[in-house]
Amino acid sequence: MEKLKRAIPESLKRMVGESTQEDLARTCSSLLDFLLRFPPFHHMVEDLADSERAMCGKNKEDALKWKHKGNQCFATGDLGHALDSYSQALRLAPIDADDMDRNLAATLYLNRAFVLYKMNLLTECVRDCNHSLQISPTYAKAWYRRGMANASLGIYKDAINDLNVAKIVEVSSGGRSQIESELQKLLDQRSKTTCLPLQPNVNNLNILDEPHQIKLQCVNTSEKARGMASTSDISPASLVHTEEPFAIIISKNCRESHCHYCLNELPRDKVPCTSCSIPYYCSQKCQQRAGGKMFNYPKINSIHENLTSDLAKYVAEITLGDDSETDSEHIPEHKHECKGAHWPLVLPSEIVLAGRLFVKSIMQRGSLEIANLREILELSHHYSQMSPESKLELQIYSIVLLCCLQHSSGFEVQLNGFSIAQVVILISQIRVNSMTIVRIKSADVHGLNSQFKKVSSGALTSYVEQVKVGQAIYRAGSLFNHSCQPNIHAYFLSRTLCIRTTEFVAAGCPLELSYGPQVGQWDSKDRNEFLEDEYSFHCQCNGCSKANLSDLVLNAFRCVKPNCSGIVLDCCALNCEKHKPKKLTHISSTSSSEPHFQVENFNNNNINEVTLDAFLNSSSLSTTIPGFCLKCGAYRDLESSRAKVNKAWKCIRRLQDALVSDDISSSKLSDAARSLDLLKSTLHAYNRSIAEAEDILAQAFCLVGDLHSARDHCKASIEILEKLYTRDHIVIGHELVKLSSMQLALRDSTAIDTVNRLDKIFSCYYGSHAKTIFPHLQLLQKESQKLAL
Ligand SMILES: C[S@@+](CC[C@H](N)C(=O)[O-])C[C@H]1O[C@@H](n2cnc3c(N)ncnc32)[C@H](O)[C@@H]1O
Repeated sequence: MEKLKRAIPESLKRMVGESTQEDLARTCSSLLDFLLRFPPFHHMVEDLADSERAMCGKNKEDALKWKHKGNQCFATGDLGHALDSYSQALRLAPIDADDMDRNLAATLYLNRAFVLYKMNLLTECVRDCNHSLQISPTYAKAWYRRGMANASLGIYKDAINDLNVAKIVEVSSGGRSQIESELQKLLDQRSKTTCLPLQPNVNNLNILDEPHQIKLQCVNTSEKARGMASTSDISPASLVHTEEPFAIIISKNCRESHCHYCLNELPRDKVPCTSCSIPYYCSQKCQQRAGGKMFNYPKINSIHENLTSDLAKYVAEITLGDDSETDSEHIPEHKHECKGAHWPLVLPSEIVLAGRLFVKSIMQRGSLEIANLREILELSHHYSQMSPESKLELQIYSIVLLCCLQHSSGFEVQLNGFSIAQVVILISQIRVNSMTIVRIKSADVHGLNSQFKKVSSGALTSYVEQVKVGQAIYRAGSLFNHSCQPNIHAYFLSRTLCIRTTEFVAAGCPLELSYGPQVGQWDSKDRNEFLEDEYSFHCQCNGCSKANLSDLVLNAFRCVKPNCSGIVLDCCALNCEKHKPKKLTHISSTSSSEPHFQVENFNNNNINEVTLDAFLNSSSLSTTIPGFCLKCGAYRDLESSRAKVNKAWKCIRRLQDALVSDDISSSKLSDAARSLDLLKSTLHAYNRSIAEAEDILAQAFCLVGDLHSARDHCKASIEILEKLYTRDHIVIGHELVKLSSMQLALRDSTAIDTVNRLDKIFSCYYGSHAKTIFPHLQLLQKESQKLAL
């Protein structure tokens, strides 16, 4: 990419850098002309897209090497590596070529099934046997293994059926007599035991169990263009919107750990794509939804002749796979990518996502003619405002993507100025409209060690972390505007977007979510820099246009007078407030139909605690000088105060580093505790950095086993965050997870209230999905109930 960029003549670069949406087709056409005459460009495209050089196709030799490695690991009892090696072999094994290839894939599935059986992962073992049998329905060993796994699961009826089929398809008499004896044992066992049902597959659960009849409408606003608003009053925690993605892509860092279709964590019996070596799926259903039905099931007539009609039906159910979910409307999003070329692996995720959007838009229209994609998708973009470098990069990537699609998509893709301009607009739309799909990762009893380690008392603490697993375009979801003080919350169940209100929303009010930064987390300057960099807009939300307590105190110093609760702002913080278009004096005229009414009320009452109203009056603000208390006017020397804060933070960072390297000493702890006191004597009591320092100390005390001190620091941190956010904000919920686990470990009965409180917060943000999204909640509830007894 850098080489291509460097080779482009300055005049062309300038032309591309200055391009707007209107002249995009012309500039793209000029860039294409240049690149087509530049040999390294052709080399790059061939390398990425040529099926002759494909590096992500199936490769039998490599599959055999991994199989051999799997066998060796299995022989030495290293089941974990045996499992991984067989999975890698399956990823590379051709499946649909000739019988020998089929045999290899069927054997690999069976080998992996045996490892799973040894690991007591019986349901996974049965599923791998199913895969093996779908490829090779007369594979006696696979029927036998399936029977043994079903027997261990207590599903005797299936186990007996499996062994009966195994007996019929087994060719050796020795094998048959072994099956006979197992069958006899099973028949005896069945008479003594009742059957257990199979565990339901998580993907089959009806995840949207809540009705939501709330009607939303798309409204036009002067400052934010289109947006979503409610047509009636909506109570807190209401599910207001659910939607499947128009296009989706997994994050690069999750390719080995999460299903490339539903983005849930991969099970141990992950399923590879049948045509290329890139994706893994959690189930055959996800594989088929992503790649289409790419595998021709073998005919099984030969064994049917020897089976009773009931057994023949049983065999057909298992060996014909499950195609029921792939409806005709569904367009498999991975299909055009799996010709073995490695561009889907190498190009940035958003470019591959643009390829998916492009192919789907064309296929939905059923025409090869490239229409105006901006109009088809109806998504906003900010191409014209992008930097010249971004525009150049976008145009080059669009040309590369179209060249790759020409090789892979299976239909003729036009390559000209107009088609490239369409892709440029698509990528620009993705930048503004795509949502990051996250999963909550919470520590359970087994996962705790990585973050806080087991403390000497044997107690464990918990934490919550968000993992970015993918990026997607939701067409209606894209109409929700951003607010730094949002009133709705978005989360994901598999690929489904769910949006829920987090507070009461009056009829007609805009419903706005946070694209990232929120009031309480960053100051308005940092929030706006983020939004401009990532989404190319200057935020017009209430948090950024009106005074609020959080923005005032977040980075503030304390007043030098011991009894004054006023704030002292530096030049930067003061400028942020000066640039807010509506000052405190205007807030009193806020009508109740304005969004976030309650949040403002809450904050405004508290603003009086730290400043005089007069200071936020526009004329007083313009004359306010940094360093003076906004309540009593006392002066603080900001230069020496900053030096003190920096010194204190050096010490606290040393403790933070020691947390990572597990090298906490009592001197580092006491130095950090003294530094925290210094911060408290210099910074305002609600300054966010005190909360951060308290949290670091809480983690450190936890690690050394002093849970009493850990709990006190954790509480102190939460008290500050409650001032910066609201008391029932999800951020407070995450902190309460930590606090409650410390209280539980101390057998402190206040844990019951803490767990109740965090349950209330999670229920508001996730409704009935709270326990699915955050299973750790149940564990905390169980522990707190024990304490109540
Ligand atoms: C995902 S779209 C939302 C829908 C968009 N308003 C539309 O008309 O299509 C994001 C774009 O909406 C606008 N927008 C969203 N929230 C905004 C805010 N708080 N302030 C200003 N513009 C905003 C910006 O132009 C942003 O790039």
